[in-house]
Amino acid sequence: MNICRTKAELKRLIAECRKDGLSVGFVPTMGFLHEGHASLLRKSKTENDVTVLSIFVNPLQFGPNEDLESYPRDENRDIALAQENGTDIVFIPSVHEMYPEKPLTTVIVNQITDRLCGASRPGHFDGVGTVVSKLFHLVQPDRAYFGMKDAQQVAVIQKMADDLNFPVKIVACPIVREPDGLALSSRNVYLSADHRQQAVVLSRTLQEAEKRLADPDITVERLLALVKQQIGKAGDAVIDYVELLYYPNLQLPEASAKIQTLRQPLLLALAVKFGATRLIDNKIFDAAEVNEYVQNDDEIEAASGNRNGSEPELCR
Ligand SMILES: Nc1ncnc2c1ncn2[C@@H]1O[C@H](COP(=O)(O)OP(=O)(O)OP(=O)(O)O)[C@@H](O)[C@H]1O
Ligand SMILES: CC(C)(CO)[C@@H](O)C(=O)[O-]
Ligand code: BAL
Repeated sequence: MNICRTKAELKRLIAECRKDGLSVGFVPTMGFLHEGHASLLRKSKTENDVTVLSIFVNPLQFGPNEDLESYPRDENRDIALAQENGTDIVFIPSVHEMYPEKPLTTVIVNQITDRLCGASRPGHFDGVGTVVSKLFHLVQPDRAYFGMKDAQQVAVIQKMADDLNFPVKIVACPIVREPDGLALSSRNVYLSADHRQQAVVLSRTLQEAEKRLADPDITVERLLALVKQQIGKAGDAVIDYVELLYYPNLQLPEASAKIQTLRQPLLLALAVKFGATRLIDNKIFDAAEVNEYVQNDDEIEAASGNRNGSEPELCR
């Protein structure tokens, strides 16, 4: 496994891969790796000759009062996990290497960033779009792997790639969870033992919400009220947002609409704070459609004309 810290070294390694006609899969992360990241690396390894991992805590996507300084870091452990999961190249740049000067260019994806984390974390997706653009230019991946835990991020990156003609296939991968359902996240490490237990309410509530959809009369506003009520039962949970939106365009359905009458897929997304720790989780409703992406890959690719302008590929 090659570990590189400079753009020049990364470019040299990528040029070698290209010269040899090797396909490149890319997994961008902020490090403090866990099994969710490992699942992306393994997926890339099955689909590409070479897998590149980046580890970079990107200051541009953090707000002034967010956890940039305290964001968990453990480079040695990350390198070991990368190696165990078949990574070929790890790119670990410094902030100065990525931003030698204050950038005057920002990649802004409008509209689908108006809600959810885009609203709660102003400027966050400008930072994500900008750094992912830079990384795509450096790595020139054939495929790039993102987790559906950050469902809005997947939609934003897919739209950016379509709008700016990045020649990359965006592969959206399923959320990896702890045995009790909590979505893996680097930030889980911040949770006290008590909050860790309470945080199970997120995945449980999403599961219960899915069951509620069996009721043909349940409306958007009723479902959201039930979800908020359920989360509120966890003593210290403070809701940032609970929203049901069309996916991936992230538009709002009518609050009074019966959910069974709505076009799908729909995204039920949550952001909840336990003390200072903000966690996100979500569920896509319309498993049938999600499975179709997986099972009829060739048909969908053919039908959507190499997928440009369409949904990200959703993988198992
Ligand atoms: N539980 C998970 N299952 C699948 N993918 C995940 C999971 N957690 C993170 N990822 C994906 O890994 C990539 C890198 O994410 P990141 O490094 O921010 O990790 P994270 O655990 O989401 O951290 P944070 O606590 O900051 O949200 C993203 O595409 C993200 O969606
Ligand atoms: C995609 C990403 C690595 C960009 O910094 C980050 O937003 C993340 O880890 O999801
Ligand atoms: N996975 C999202 C990165 C962030 O919270 O900034």
